[in-house]
Amino acid sequence: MSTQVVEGHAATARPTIQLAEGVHILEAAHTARAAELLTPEAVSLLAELSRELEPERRQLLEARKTRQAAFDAGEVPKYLDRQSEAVQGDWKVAPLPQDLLRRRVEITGPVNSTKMVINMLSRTADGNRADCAMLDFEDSMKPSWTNVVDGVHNVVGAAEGTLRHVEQARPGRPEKAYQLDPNDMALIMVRARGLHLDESNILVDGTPVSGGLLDLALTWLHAAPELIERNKTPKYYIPKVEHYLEARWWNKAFNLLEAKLKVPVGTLRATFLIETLPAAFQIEEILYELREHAAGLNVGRWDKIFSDIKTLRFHKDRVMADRASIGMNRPWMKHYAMRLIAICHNRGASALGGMAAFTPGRDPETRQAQTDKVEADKRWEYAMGHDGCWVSHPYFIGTAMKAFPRDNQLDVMSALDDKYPDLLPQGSGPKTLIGLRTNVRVGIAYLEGWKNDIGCIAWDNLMEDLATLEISRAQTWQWLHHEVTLDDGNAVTPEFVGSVFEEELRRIFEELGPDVDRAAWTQAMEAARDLFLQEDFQEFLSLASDPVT
Ligand SMILES: CC(=O)SCCNC(=O)CCNC(=O)[C@H](O)C(C)(C)COP(=O)(O)OP(=O)(O)OC[C@H]1O[C@@H](n2cnc3c(N)ncnc32)[C@H](O)[C@@H]1OP(=O)(O)O
Ligand SMILES: O=CC(=O)O
Ligand SMILES: [Mg+2]
Repeated sequence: MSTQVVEGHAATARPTIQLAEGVHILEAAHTARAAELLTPEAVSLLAELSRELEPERRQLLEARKTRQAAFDAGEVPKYLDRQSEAVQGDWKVAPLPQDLLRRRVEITGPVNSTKMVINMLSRTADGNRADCAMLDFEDSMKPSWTNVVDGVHNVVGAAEGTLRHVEQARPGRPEKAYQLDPNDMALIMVRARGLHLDESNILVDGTPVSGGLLDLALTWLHAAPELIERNKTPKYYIPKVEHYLEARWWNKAFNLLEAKLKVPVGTLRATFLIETLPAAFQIEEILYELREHAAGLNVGRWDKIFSDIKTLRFHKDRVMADRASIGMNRPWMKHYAMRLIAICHNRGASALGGMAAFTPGRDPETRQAQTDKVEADKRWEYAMGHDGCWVSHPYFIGTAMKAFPRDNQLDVMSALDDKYPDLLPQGSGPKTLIGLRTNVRVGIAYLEGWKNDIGCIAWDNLMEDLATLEISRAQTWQWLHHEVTLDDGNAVTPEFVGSVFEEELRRIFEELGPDVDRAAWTQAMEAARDLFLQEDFQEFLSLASDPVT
């Protein structure tokens, strides 16, 4: 054992264990389950990826800061060179393999939950099954080490078809056993963590490895050979890119992974989320960088709304209206979806729709109302030309399937007259006390889950995850910064927001009844209030040290 000073965490030297020359793991993270994954081959791949790619990752993250400083000073994101090879060249992505030609419905969920992974991959009681399951290390999962390690094990068990789980009996519900049917499973897709996240439990030459590279490396080594053996494409999702040079960086990582297993370039196929405002201006450039590995692009609407607010947070003329009022029908959102579809289909890639973030609710009336909303959303996506869509809950698979009657719509070109439409968010729309209350309630409830290691919750009949929480946080910050007066006349000041936090906590106590753990919810409220009232805007919640513990 040795001690290691982690760059950027220099104040605390923490005991580590050496895994290989220059590669250390924090002692507390060296659990038996982690050790099973950190084989000599895996450690050597992590070291190789890190040494090859980490300096450039740091530069790319610095470049984000430089661009943000320009946006803060009044610039706005713009389209790039309209004469570049990416835009004018006659190129296509590598032909899509057979098992990427039908992705009508993709269900998503946190990869660390064995039960949910099995449910995502399996047929529902009413006989529906998604085409694909996106096993998520990003928006729906808190990236604690335990969750990451459990997540990798679940991907391996899913690839092998051996994953099992027993849920203990609890009041009103008997014990329930879960297992996969290897002959009837959705296709596996893995969403790795974004470029911004370190995995600070593993250090290469004293620096934390990239969380995304760790997710890729471990799932690739431990699960991809099994998939390749069964003639299945190893499929990944990559979130939150902001620039085509970041796509180039991920593409280099894919090449290194393929070289490690000595498989041809293009064995791994990735779908990138276009879910930041800067990336929406570079869709074609991003796809061009990925053309050997691209499966498609996805309209990640929730992080996109977060990024719209965050990127232009200082722009007084673009202060965003209530989050509930920002749908795909707002001009800049519709343009971004249509542009993505047009580019993908022109270049031979799939164009995936996004998440209708509803949960089914508990009573029949709510279930019908929620189903109607999902159906309307999915029909809209199909009409726009999307090849498939996301659902957050198995209950909606059948509804979404019906909205996507064809295997794909790769032959459909979107009806976009102008190749360079206006993609800048507009500030018009309601700014209401109900909107502020929604943001505050989401903050409290989400942090209550977060402190219990949960990254996705059902709340007020909506699915709330890291992306939607960030919208609520960024919107509150923006309204505070610009001293917005709400439509009902209330001025958004720290004191006013603080009082809304207190009121909403009281309301939550009433709603949850006498058994509610008041201390835990009060702690969550305080953490959320402190987070929402921070003066300096923090780039991502997930970059902060845990705000609760
Ligand atoms: C912005 C974005 O990035 S979107 C993508 C990221 N977000 C997501 O992936 C959201 C995933 N969804 C979820 O996590 C869940 O649906 C939640 C947390 C919102 C709600 O979960 P619950 O409160 O457990 O819902 P509910 O009680 O209705 O679940 C009923 C059953 O469906 C299962 N279930 C619910 N959602 C999912 C899911 N997404 N995948 C698999 N199973 C699911 C539950 O595990 C439960 O199973 P069981 O009957 O065997 O016990
Ligand atoms: O990741 C998806 C999103 O909408 O954010
Ligand atoms: Mg997202």
